[in-house]
Amino acid sequence: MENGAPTAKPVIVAIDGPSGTGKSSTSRAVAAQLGLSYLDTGAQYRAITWWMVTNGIDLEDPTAIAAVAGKPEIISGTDPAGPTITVDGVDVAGPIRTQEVTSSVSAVSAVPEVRTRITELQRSLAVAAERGIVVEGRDIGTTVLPDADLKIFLTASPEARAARRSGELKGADVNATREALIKRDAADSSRKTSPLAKAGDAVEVDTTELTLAQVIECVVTLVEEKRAGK
Ligand SMILES: Nc1ncnc2c1ncn2[C@@H]1O[C@H](COP(=O)(O)OP(=O)(O)OP(=O)(O)O)[C@@H](O)[C@H]1O
Ligand SMILES: Nc1ccn([C@@H]2O[C@H](COP(=O)(O)O)[C@@H](O)[C@H]2O)c(=O)n1
Repeated sequence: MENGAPTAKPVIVAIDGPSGTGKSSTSRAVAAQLGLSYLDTGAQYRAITWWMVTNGIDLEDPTAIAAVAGKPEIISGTDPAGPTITVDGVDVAGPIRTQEVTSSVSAVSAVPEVRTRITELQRSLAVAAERGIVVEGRDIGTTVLPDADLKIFLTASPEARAARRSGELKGADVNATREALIKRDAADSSRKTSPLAKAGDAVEVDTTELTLAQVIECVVTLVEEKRAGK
């Protein structure tokens, strides 16, 4: 208690799901609306992948990746109004979205030493979030924050996800985008350490037929209900 007023307990929200289901857009908007911090964990895996690519590490050699997993300093800014990501002081928000990083990230994120390193960063950011945080990724509800107050698992058909992504990547072929999404999901779901999976106690939301605004509203309501103890 401060000045006699009860201090709200920080709320931890974990949002997981396959690529293109709307995790980032939803999480960022929910965090902004509720005054919480926001963490895009995919950006962290992309950042370490960018560093591996930039430093010429052989991405087909998990031992080589593991040996240098502790080297880059990755810093994530968690303000939903302007999330940031740097590697060794370099702003990599743009470079981590290139096709080269997207097609390499699953190989890097499958290496246990990489996951241990990034998971530690994620947990420390979650603990530091005074009002609470929305953390989105693939293994947040199952591994990173298994005691989260609320766990959401977003899904959508491959067709809807490919159409959304193709809309973003102007002129991209929808079928090729769909195949690339399916391939990345398969790699992320089948790795040994912390695969993409729905936590047993997660609420599944199929976003195929929902607008982004409807998904945001649904998640905000779930968080508010949780806070109210419903
Ligand atoms: N319900 C929705 N309806 C229509 N478009 C949506 C919906 N949700 C998200 N989008 C759009 O789909 C695209 C992908 O969304 P977003 O980046 O949030 O997905 P993601 O799950 O975080 O993907 P990834 O895991 O690949 O980073 C964005 O352009 C976003 O605006
Ligand atoms: N918790 C997580 C989050 C992401 N990954 C890996 O990063 C890739 C990129 O994620 P995006 O959300 O930015 O598309 C993803 O394909 C995973 O390989 C992860 O392993 N765990």
